[in-house]
Amino acid sequence: MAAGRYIGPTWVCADPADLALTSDRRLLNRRPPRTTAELSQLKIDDSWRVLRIQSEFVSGFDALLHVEDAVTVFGSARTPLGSDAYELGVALGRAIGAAGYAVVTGGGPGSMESVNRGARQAGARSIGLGIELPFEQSLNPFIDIGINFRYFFVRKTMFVKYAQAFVCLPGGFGTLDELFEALTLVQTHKVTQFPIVLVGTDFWGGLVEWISTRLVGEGMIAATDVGLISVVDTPDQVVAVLEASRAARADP
Ligand SMILES: CC(C)=CCNc1ncnc2c1ncn2[C@@H]1O[C@H](COP(=O)(O)O)[C@@H](O)[C@H]1O
Repeated sequence: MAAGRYIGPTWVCADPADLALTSDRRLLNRRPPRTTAELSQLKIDDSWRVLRIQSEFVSGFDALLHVEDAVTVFGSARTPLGSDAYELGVALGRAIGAAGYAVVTGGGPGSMESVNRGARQAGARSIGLGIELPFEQSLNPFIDIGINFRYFFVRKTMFVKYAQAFVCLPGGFGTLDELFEALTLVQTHKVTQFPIVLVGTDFWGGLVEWISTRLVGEGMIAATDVGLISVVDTPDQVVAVLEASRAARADP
């Protein structure tokens, strides 16, 4: 990060021996207390944990306060530099940035980095919301506002709160998790006027087909829910979906 702002748990990088014990893992890997002393200690630890979670929300809200129109892009952390998929991410970040949006990613390597790189090339605000992981990793170098979160759920709130749309490049579990979180929020009207765009008909086609046949066929979702997803192939097509949604928001 050249001239950006960076906030986050600095101690993560301070002691490599601590890296395996991420905050999420400390929160979720519960071992029932066996003694009274352990129980007392757990009460204290969990109380402080609540305050750390609160402070992470406050830091995130403060850092992103001035972000207006923004689009969050998800995608694989493993996309190799120079691959077609990486170049697609660069072109996508550039196109979204050129259309006047700030671009938000998970701040990591692969497709996240490619999209931040493209946003930077377009002169758009390039934002990375990273996550503390059990191996050393820093935010990619194409970020103007960078936050490294301790807790996945706090970071997820920021992805949605500050974006007007989600775009998914091909990816693995992380990308699917983010996609289905967004779909559930839109389906349950927690967020409205919120396009969800999948880039790559070849990659996503099988999943969308399964959703349309199996989930609709078995009554797990309504047929209209399939319409929450747009599947496209090019950055221009992504921008067209974003612009249609922006126009609908301006003239509801
Ligand atoms: C090489 C490697 C595994 C690095 C992991 N480093 C990461 N840094 C930041 N966000 C991440 C990382 N891994 C997964 N994510 C989150 O999950 C998504 C990618 O996960 P996946 O590679 O599709 O499943 C991203 O959109 C991001 O929000």
